[in-house]
Formats: sequence, structure tokens, C-alpha cells
Amino acid sequence: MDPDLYRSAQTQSGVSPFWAQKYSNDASKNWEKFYKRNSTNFFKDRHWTSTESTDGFPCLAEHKDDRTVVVEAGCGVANCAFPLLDTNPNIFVHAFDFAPTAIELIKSNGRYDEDRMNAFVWDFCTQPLSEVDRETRGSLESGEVDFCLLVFVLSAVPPAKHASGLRNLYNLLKPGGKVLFRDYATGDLAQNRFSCKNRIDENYYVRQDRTLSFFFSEEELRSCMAEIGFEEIYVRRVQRIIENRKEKLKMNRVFLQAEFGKPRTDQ
Ligand SMILES: C[S@@+](CC[C@H](N)C(=O)[O-])C[C@H]1O[C@@H](n2cnc3c(N)ncnc32)[C@H](O)[C@@H]1O
Repeated sequence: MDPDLYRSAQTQSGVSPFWAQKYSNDASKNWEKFYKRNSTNFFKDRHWTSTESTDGFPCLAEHKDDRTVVVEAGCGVANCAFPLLDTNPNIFVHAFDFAPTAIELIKSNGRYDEDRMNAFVWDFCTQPLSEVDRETRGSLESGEVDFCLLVFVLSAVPPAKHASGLRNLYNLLKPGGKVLFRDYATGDLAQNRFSCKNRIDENYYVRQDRTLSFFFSEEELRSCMAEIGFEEIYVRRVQRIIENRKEKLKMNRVFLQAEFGKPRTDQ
């Protein structure tokens, strides 16, 4: 990209406060439209979550309790949850998303096993768990969760709602429980491709389909998590050059991978 255009896209906002508020208010409606349009055809299964690789969270496979309780926040159509259940027999997953169609697609999938999974609708940024109907949320209780997967979700949440969402996840965890985080980082190719027309604020954009896209710096993530009371285990920047041989393109993807714990002393 032309360096002048790039600089202008990073500093000018093309979205008025009125529209920024509207995109934020309509976030669940816009994701609902996304799943009606794309069904299960957009995201691919993520097989790496419990692996030893630098992309994985090996603590998921190492946790040897008879029943490990995992929450997948903003699960979409369960591209993390299904592979995780295939390889880890002791895991039970509570998977939630605020797009009802995504949850319907999970429940009508042949891989859905009620004995090992509960999928339900929840907007975790605007509602505490106690306000979600018991019948829907099944056996999920605050303070009983070992791990919370937060994979490419917080970037879809307006920054003003990050703290309320993270607080609700904090309350779900047991003392010593962990948030396992992966999301887009500043400098990612997708950020560089946004024009200033789509920029709402620093590192914050709206896509053509009206879904939101925030890019995290290490400092931003650390301060957000510390504000809630999480303890940092690690935060690292993961860089991947992805080659599209057909188009002869090299794509520089940048993610943040992180784990944060709820202090053991917080009962
Ligand atoms: C980029 S998709 C990622 C889906 C899934 N985590 C994955 O890795 O394939 C972001 C997801 O977050 C969900 N989401 C965004 N904000 C949410 C909120 N406040 N409450 C629940 N789900 C939310 C969207 O509906 C969407 O399914």
C-alpha cells in the first residue's frame, strides 16, 4: 500500500459517531445476518487449540481432571469446540454466541452430543450469566469453569464493551481457571487493508458486512485484563507469512496469543 494512504488510514476516522454507535448496537443483528448468509462455510475447524505447537494451549490437554469444564465464548459454529471434543475425552464444553443462527447450526450438526456439550445464546458483554435462562445455560454456573476460550471474539466486540464482557468471563472461572486468548494484533494484514473510510477509532474498524474489527496491542490487552483482576501468564505476538501460490501473494498475519489466570486467592 502507498505509505501516505496507509498513514491516513491509520489516523483518520471515516465513520461518524452516529454510525459507530449504530454498528455497536446492531452487532448481534449483523452477526446473525453473517451466519444466515454463510452458514457453516466461512470458518474452518481449528485443530490446534489443545496441541503443543506455538499456536496451541497445551494446558487443555494436560488438565487431567475427570471432567474439565471449558467455555467457548463467541463460539460461532463451534470450529474450536468440535475438534477439542474429538481429541480430549474428559472435556465438557459450554459454547455460547449471541447469534441465534450460529447456535442452531451447532445443534443441528451431527457432531453435537448433548452429553458433552451445551450450546446456547448469550451476549456476554451486556448480560451477566445470572440473567440467562437456566434451561438455556444448562449446568453452567459461575465459579465452576476451568478454561475459557476467547478465540477471534474480543476483536468483534466494541472496545467500550471489552471490560463488561471480560468481567462476566472472570466470574465464570474457578480460582486458578484460565482465559485462553487468540486474536488479531496491530500490524496484521487485515488492518493494513482497511481504508480510512472504515476506521472508527484507533485500531478499530467496521467491515463491509458491518461486523466490527479491533486490533490488539500487547499493552492494550494487558491493561484490559489487569483492570478486571486477571494475572498474566504470557502474552506473545505470533507472526505468520501465509502464501497464496495461485495469486503469488505473501500475507503477513499477526496475532496475539495469551493466557491469563484468575488468582487462586479469589474465592
Ligand atoms: C470472528 S467470529 C469467531 C468465531 C469462533 N470463535 C471461531 O474461532 O471460529 C466472532 C464471533 O463472536 C461472536 N460475538 C461477538 N460479540 C459477541 C457477544 N457480545 N456475545 C456473544 N458472542 C459474540 C460473533 O457472533 C461471532 O460468532
